Amino acid sequence: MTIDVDVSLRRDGFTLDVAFRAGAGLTALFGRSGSGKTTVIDLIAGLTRPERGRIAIDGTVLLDTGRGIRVPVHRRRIGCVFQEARLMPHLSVRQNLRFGRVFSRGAGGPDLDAVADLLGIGPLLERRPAGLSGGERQRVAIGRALLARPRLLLMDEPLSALDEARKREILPYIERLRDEAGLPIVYVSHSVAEVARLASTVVVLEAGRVAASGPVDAVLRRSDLIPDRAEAGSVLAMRVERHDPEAGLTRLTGPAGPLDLPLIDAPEGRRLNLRVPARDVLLALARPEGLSARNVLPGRVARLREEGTACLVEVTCGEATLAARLTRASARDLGLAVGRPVFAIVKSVALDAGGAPGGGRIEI
Ligand SMILES: Nc1ncnc2c1ncn2[C@@H]1O[C@H](COP(=O)(O)OP(=O)(O)OP(=O)(O)O)[C@@H](O)[C@H]1O
Repeated sequence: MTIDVDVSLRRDGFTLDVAFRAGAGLTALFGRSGSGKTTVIDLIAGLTRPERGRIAIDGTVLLDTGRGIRVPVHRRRIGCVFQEARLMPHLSVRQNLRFGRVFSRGAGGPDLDAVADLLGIGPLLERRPAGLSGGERQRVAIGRALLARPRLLLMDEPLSALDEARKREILPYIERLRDEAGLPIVYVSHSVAEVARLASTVVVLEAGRVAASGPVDAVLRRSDLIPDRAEAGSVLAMRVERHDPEAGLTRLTGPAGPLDLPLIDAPEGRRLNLRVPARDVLLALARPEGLSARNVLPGRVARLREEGTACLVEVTCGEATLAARLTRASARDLGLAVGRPVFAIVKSVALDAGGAPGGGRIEI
């Protein structure tokens, strides 16, 4: 499954010129406020007309201004989920879900019970939206979109109106959607945490242009692309190997090597994306001894980039790349150069609102 987007649009004081290709899984559109994320979503959905452009899903052309093709919104088979659930207040959850069906033509696709099961909303079916929590309402909105049998799901900051607890509640359902429903998702967010947890591919928008796009781990470690540099770091696809309650540790394995965390609440075998902030990775030339930090990964310097007084060092550890942010002076004192063997000491990781009690940053 591929979605090709190549569009241009001009407004007073804003020009959008964006081209990218999204594959299976979840593609995050990431960028500052006003960079054009929602405009891209509206263009794909067909809610906004570009001056010029071509949009195709798996070769099916939805828009091609050169050939005068513009498939109307209701024929695009694209599901949309917005910040607010936009449910119909006078209808029950079941009726709201059925409403999604109205737009799906012909038979096939998931049925209401399967969707309710996927999203954990079976017990809510006879309730009215006013009696639901924000997270429950959003799950119903996702269900309604799914029942329209979309070939693509667009989600525009679906969690931003929810508090942390509700976000934590809904994130696993979005993961299930991504992994089990096999539906490609284009997801707008300006939260590094959300993107790290959910995305396979990231497209970074800056002032109406694509500043970068690529696999989530390659994009999020580029601190020049992340508005809050402190959040830049590596994303490692890890697996829960085993829990050791006596030692109070959970061992994760992944492409950079094993990492031990204080016990987390996630079943063995579970895959999760672990974010390692670049500022919480130290480098040493020899394997450190007598150190309280437990997680030391051997690697080799792959790249050095100076950013003001800081130096961003990319280290190849096993199959992964780990980013470390040092001062330029430290990088110089260590004599760091491409190819030099080093040991990366990981001081903290972020599990991003899931798996860990309270989520977020964990000292390791
Ligand atoms: N209907 C409109 N008419 C004119 N200008 C608009 C309209 N909608 C958005 N814009 C402008 O287009 C630009 C891109 O807006 P857009 O909403 O796509 O950004 P965004 O990245 O989604 O921002 P945010 O993260 O704040 O939602 C902004 O400069 C905005 O002011």
